Amino acid sequence: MVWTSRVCFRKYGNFVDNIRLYVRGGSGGMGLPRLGGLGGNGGDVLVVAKKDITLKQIKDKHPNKRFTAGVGSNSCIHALRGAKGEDAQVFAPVGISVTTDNGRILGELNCEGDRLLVAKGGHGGTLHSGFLPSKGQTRQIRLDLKLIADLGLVGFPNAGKSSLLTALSHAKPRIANYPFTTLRPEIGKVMYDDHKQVSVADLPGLIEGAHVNKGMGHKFLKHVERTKQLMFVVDICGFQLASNSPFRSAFETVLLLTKELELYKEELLGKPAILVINKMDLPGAQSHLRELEAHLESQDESSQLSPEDVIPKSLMHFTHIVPVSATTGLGLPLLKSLIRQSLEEQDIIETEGQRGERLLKLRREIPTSSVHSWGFTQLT
Ligand SMILES: Nc1nc2c(ncn2[C@@H]2O[C@H](COP(=O)(O)OP(=O)(O)OP(=O)(O)O)[C@@H](O)[C@H]2O)c(=O)[nH]1
Ligand SMILES: [Mg+2]
Repeated sequence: MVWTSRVCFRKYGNFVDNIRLYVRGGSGGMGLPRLGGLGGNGGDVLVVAKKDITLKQIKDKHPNKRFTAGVGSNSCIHALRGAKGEDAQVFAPVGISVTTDNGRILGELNCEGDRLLVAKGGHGGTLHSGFLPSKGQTRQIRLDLKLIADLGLVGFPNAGKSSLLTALSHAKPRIANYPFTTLRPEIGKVMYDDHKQVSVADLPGLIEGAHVNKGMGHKFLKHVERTKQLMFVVDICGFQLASNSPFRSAFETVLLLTKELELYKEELLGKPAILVINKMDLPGAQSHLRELEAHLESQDESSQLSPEDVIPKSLMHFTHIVPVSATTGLGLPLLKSLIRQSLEEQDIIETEGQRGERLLKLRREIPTSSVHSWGFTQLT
């Protein structure tokens, strides 16, 4: 069943994964020259990582997006040392990077409770400053939610990405029989018997025309830029967003996903990818599978026979093609081991590549003349 509504699209478009804030540290308090009293320092502004917080909540709760810390108290006869101003805390989700407006990285918050000072309070008045206080630091900062996962799930809505993640890991994403159930990227961990973990990012469904901002557009695809590998998930029975939109077969959905990735960033097609063919428990799945396999074997020719609007410029080459059923568990143990194998193979290739590069660099750094003279010395 395909269900879609305006509400659904509105929610989908509302997902916030970066936000710009104005932060200002509090000013210091006045010193008391007569008695040598020290003004209190201004409060600081800190970003604190907290679970279950979203950037959208920050936006809704603080529509003007300004955070100002308290001013330090003036020194007075009763309290010669003025109290420090109150700190302002910005509670933000775990996994954000904080940058200044011009892109300088201030830090990252990767664990719950991590704190980052983003605007320092001014100094209270002291003898050195003629008992005059200074102002707090003022800046614009940007909080950017980043997901770093080994694998990114890419698929049309309703293909069963979240179901697959649930079946493979302990994650509990929302699953429902309508498109756009997943509205924001989420990470699950696939655990192996030897305690090895592989992180998988469940992403919102991608739809045809995402590059012209249909659905949620391409904005969440930045998360797959940071994953090591991709996992395409397709429904063996194909996909149709609404009754008035074209029906796409499983093979066409593979082409369309490739095309949307290509339109977002061509380099993404260079990432190793696994193709997961889901819902193999449905009636007629076996015959659809045979058809899909035949198309995949001759991707070049088959794609040329497909409707023109689904054909990408380049084709995706999958390291493994695995038919599964997230519901019955069919093919999942094999998929789990192939995921690991594929990541390990990539690690080996990358390590060898890095070693090769280092060797090449070393060779370039040793001038040829010194090699000759060394050779000469050896000979004499
Ligand atoms: N028969 C069958 N149904 C499945 C299978 N996997 C998922 N489903 C159903 O397909 C529907 C969509 O599943 P989801 O996991 O929410 O799909 P999704 O790809 O995460 O969807 P979005 O988050 O909207 O992109 C749900 O009703 C699931 O129960 C499967 O292997 N077989
Ligand atoms: Mg989902």
